[in-house]
Amino acid sequence: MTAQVPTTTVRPDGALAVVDVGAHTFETGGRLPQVSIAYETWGELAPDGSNAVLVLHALTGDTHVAANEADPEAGWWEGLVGPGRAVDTDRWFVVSPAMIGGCYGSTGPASADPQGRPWGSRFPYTTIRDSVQLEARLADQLGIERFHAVLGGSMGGARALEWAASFPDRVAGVGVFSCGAESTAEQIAFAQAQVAAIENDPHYDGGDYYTGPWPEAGLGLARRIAHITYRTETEFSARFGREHQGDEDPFGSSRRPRGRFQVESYLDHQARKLVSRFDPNAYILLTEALAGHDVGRGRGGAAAALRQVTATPFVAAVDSDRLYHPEQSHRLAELLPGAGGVHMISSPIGHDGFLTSPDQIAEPLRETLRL
Ligand SMILES: CC(=O)SCCNC(=O)CCNC(=O)[C@H](O)C(C)(C)COP(=O)(O)OP(=O)(O)OC[C@H]1O[C@@H](n2cnc3c(N)ncnc32)[C@H](O)[C@@H]1OP(=O)(O)O
Ligand SMILES: N[C@@H](CCO)C(=O)O
Repeated sequence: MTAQVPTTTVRPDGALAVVDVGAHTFETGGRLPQVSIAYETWGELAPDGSNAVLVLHALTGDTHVAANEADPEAGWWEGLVGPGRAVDTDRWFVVSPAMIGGCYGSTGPASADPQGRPWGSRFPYTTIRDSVQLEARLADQLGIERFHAVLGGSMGGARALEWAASFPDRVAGVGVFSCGAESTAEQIAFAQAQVAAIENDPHYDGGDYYTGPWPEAGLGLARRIAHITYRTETEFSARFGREHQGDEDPFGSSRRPRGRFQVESYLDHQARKLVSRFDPNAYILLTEALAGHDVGRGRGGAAAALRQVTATPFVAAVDSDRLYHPEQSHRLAELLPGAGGVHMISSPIGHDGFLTSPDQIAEPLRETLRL
């Protein structure tokens, strides 16, 4: 990736709609003169606007929750969203926006400033609350006064929870998967290590690398760190054990590079995959936004903030999640009025289970959507 100034690294099929939501002053004080929010939709909005469901993506996710006419490729929550699914697109009008600061169509650090230069290092520190404020403006433009439900997992769960706390009158139901009331010290620590991996890449250039080589090694390292936290020791042992990759032999030579274990090859692959689809600056911005997640900040703490939530809650977690521990979801459910417990996904793979096995909790979610 060299000498190229993309406004976005968005899917190339043109399936996205993009709206101008105006200028934005960020929570921490930065300002952009104009922000665009990209989104996809499924189903039809009822004339009274009462059937809208907002679905919010995780850290490296995009707007493509499910297949649609414009883009028939399967989406990241295909098991939950679609015709006849728990979030039935024959009934609900589903809206899925790309988060501000990312690289899937909404304004992000690779977007051009009014002079045509990428924002790069000048893109403001972004919070989950910034994301929610801008999504509310998108809702205004779509004629949606109140969402029947706002749902999301991981960073999407943080955004959903912020929606319920920031706009109680605009959210009837809230679904928070694999995310607690605030990011924990350990989650912040893992995030910092990932950010440091990118910032220490010699090509990072303070974030203004768009006309030269990109800090791909740093982004790849960040993804390796993250991906380990998204999975489990149990899965890695069962899937890879100490097997060698193909005919590579870790002990075959005293010289580097040495042959790899299978799990090393797997991580190299995960790193390459993300590098091919993500902007390192966007990775930093979204990672720091999630690390900063705290629904109780400025609201007297999590308990006080969550007491004010009026939306019907649906809290879900993965039993083997070692990053967003199920205990955090239990605590969230205790604090959210009416939650009545956690819907548990049973999976050996850890955090990513909310993406790979959401169908396990489809029925209770369908029920909750009946409110
Ligand atoms: C292109 C886009 O727009 S993606 C946008 C949407 N993305 C998101 O929402 C992000 C969330 N999604 C994810 O994080 C992931 O897709 C998940 C968690 C849902 C699933 O993870 P995956 O990486 O697809 O699954 P898994 O861990 O089984 O890995 C499979 C991959 O590892 C590769 N692999 C397996 N073993 C090895 C090995 N020993 N060496 C090298 N590669 C290996 C497989 O070939 C496969 O490659 P492929 O993805 O290129 O086909
Ligand atoms: N694998 C997911 C996990 C983050 O919650 C992602 O890349 O977005």
